[in-house]
Amino acid sequence: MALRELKVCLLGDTGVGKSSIVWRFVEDSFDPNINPTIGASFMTKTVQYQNELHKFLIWDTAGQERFRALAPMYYRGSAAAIIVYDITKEETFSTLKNWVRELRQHGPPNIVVAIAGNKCDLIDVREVMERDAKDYADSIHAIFVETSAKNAININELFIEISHLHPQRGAQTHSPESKSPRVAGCTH
Ligand SMILES: Nc1nc2c(ncn2[C@@H]2O[C@H](COP(=O)(O)OP(=O)(O)OP(=O)(O)O)[C@@H](O)[C@H]2O)c(=O)[nH]1
Repeated sequence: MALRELKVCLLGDTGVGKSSIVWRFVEDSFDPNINPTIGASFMTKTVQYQNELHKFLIWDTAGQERFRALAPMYYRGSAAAIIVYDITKEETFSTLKNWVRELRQHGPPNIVVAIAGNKCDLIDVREVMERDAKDYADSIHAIFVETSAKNAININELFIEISHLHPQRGAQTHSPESKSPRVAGCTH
């Protein structure tokens, strides 16, 4: 069976849930008292999709400002970047846009960008409208999904979408309309 390796990095403000998304994907667990990441952490997970094994090499970067300068070490050479914001904190969506700009300027040219609006279980205190985030993601040809690491919503789907759009196959065909499968909305 063919094995494909896919290097993925996570970027985004501190506290948006990057490590929690990785933990949910790799370990299928959630820790409400998880510590902020120092520097970066690395995890892998291998998943079988149809007749291929997909090995995700995941770099989870620290969102705290003091670690910002380290990020290029992780996004350079990545096939995909998951940029995470917190749907309950508008300012984390502004930070996400800064990451998109930085990736466009300094990241690998064919990097697949996925935007994850995390904490969609906290819909009552939402500050970022799903429609606005989706429109923005479409405008930059990024994957978009709202996730909840806490309630395991759209986490596996996020990584599946990325693996369908990895650069060797996805660079020419990547548009919001051309990808499959569709992920469901955030139901919690
Ligand atoms: N309600 C809710 N809380 C979440 C979710 N994901 C993460 N959290 C909480 O948000 C806080 C921050 O989560 P982290 O995963 O450490 O965030 P991070 O983006 O990795 O933070 P840094 O390591 O500082 O960059 C923790 O208290 C988590 O338990 C979610 O989907 N829903």
